[in-house]
Amino acid sequence: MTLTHLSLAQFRSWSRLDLDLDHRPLAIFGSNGSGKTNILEAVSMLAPGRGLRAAPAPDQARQGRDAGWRIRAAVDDHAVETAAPPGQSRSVLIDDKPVAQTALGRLLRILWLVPAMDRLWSDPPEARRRFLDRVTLSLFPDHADVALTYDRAMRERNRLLKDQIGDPGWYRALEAQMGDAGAALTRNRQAALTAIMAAQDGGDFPAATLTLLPGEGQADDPDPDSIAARLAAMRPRDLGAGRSLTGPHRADLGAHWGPQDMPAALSSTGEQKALLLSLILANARALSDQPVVLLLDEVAAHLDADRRAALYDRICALPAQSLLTGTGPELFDSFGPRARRLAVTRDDGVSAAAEIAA
Ligand SMILES: Nc1ncnc2c1ncn2[C@@H]1O[C@H](COP(=O)(O)OP(=O)(O)OP(=O)(O)O)[C@@H](O)[C@H]1O
Repeated sequence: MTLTHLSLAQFRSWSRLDLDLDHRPLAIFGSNGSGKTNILEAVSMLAPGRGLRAAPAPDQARQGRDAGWRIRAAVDDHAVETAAPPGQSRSVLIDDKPVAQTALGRLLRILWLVPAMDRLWSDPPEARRRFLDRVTLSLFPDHADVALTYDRAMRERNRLLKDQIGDPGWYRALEAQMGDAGAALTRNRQAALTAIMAAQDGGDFPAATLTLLPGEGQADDPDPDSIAARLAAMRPRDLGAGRSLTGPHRADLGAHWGPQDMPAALSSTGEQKALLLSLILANARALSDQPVVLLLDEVAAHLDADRRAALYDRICALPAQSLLTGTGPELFDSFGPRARRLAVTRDDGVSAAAEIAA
């Protein structure tokens, strides 16, 4: 499947945008604040979740309008629409039928790399866990449902803990649910890391070893009964804390690479970026039989000309559609005619786009 058309209405700095897409990479360039990343964010809303900025829906509506926003897309012969009218949460329609957001994950696999992820390896574990779950979701679309089931049971257990309800009978069913869903969550995450490691090509970056770290919560255990048993054993401590302190929701992602098995967090800033880029490309490669859209925000600016050329070669070899941003067209020169160029400008606060010849 291919994302063949994108249409935006009142989305961030865009009043309207109509964009045809094909298999060629799309290099989007323009000044700071012109609205390039807003296009990538709109594409990321074609995946379940809150998109690459994790923004609340009202923030995405063009300011000064009370209209809410709407994104329409054509994915082969499917019509996809997602919209958030004022004061309402986001809705999703596929072929005019309302569907759960999770249905989006079965249509396109959307991967992204944005500057906010530059410090991923030294950020708190939540950021890596979100990244891990996005990667996992791209490979296993049922991961969203499993995560939701786990989350619901955990919230309910946390509510009991917060209300200091001590009766074990109230907890057992929830802990069994957390055990079942948590084990599936962990198995998915482990399988995703194995798939990504196998798909690394050693291009610009030595292959990394990725590990699911247990964290404080022993969050690498794929056995339902032992997760539930540990939750039961930890109940007195959890009652003291008023929340669940153990389980897959405490997992962390570790990465080591190179001859000295260097932890990613100790690598240089450039190495950390290269590692992430290499993992995103591996993620796309691991999905080679799926329709992948790769969003790379301001990746080119950090690379020297040779690395940029090598990256573009690898992007062109991927079985994926790619959208990239950068401030100037020269950043994309080494694509030559292989990529389309879209110039983005902004007048009176409203973004506009024009395709230019390569
Ligand atoms: N809800 C909104 N309504 C109108 N404009 C918005 C909204 N949200 C963000 N913007 C504007 O969009 C601009 C940012 O757009 P975007 O992040 O796409 O820029 P960019 O071209 O990627 O810039 P840079 O090169 O600096 O990353 C900002 O000027 C911001 O004020």
